[in-house]
Amino acid sequence: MTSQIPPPALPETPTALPGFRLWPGLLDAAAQGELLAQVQAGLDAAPLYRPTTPGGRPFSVRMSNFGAVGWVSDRAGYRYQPTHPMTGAPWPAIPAPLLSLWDALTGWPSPPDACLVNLYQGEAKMGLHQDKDERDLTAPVLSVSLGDTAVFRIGPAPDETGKSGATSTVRLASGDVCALTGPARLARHGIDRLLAGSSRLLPDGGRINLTLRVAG
Ligand SMILES: O=C(O)CCC(=O)C(=O)O
Ligand SMILES: [Fe+2]
Repeated sequence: MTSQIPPPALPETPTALPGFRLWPGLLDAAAQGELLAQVQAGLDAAPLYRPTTPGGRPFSVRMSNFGAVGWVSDRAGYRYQPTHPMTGAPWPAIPAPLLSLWDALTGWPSPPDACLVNLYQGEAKMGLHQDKDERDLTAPVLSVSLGDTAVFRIGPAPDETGKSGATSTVRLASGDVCALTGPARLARHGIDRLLAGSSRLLPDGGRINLTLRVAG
């Protein structure tokens, strides 16, 4: 009989919001560098671009996607689509290390089919919102941070009366991973700002966030 060696514990940190899961420093420097190289190769094929809101305002964040479908926004609204809006080409494949992370951390029975890539530089931020353009809003959302630390704001999903609770902030540093699951799947969240110069991972500074979702 072989003895069962338990897998090494993942450094999950408890949070105040049930369903908001956080693994600070999950990716070490080598894993961050390897993932960044794969992300950069994908971005060569699917260049970052600046989308506009349905109201016509440009995002401060630049975006691209990997996977069967990608999240896009323009005058026609928010949606997932199989091609890059500027090049018309299919999105590149989701990097393998991200698929492994999804399996190890979420235990969700199907893989993500969408990976949004957000690049924050300078004053870029993202307003409070809910992720709700996916077909199955019970599938988790898994998010990986690379580069400068971000001030991530999060609060509970609005209740049945539409009232939303207080938000608080968490710093997301390079290599941190977090997830919106269960009761926090529809949590309101956004990025207040970056702590500029807090990481030297990205050659031009700033922060890349990779968000894995089951969209379709
Ligand atoms: O950059 C982040 O950490 C959050 C991004 C986000 O919430 C989104 O793209 O929906
Ligand atoms: Fe989001």
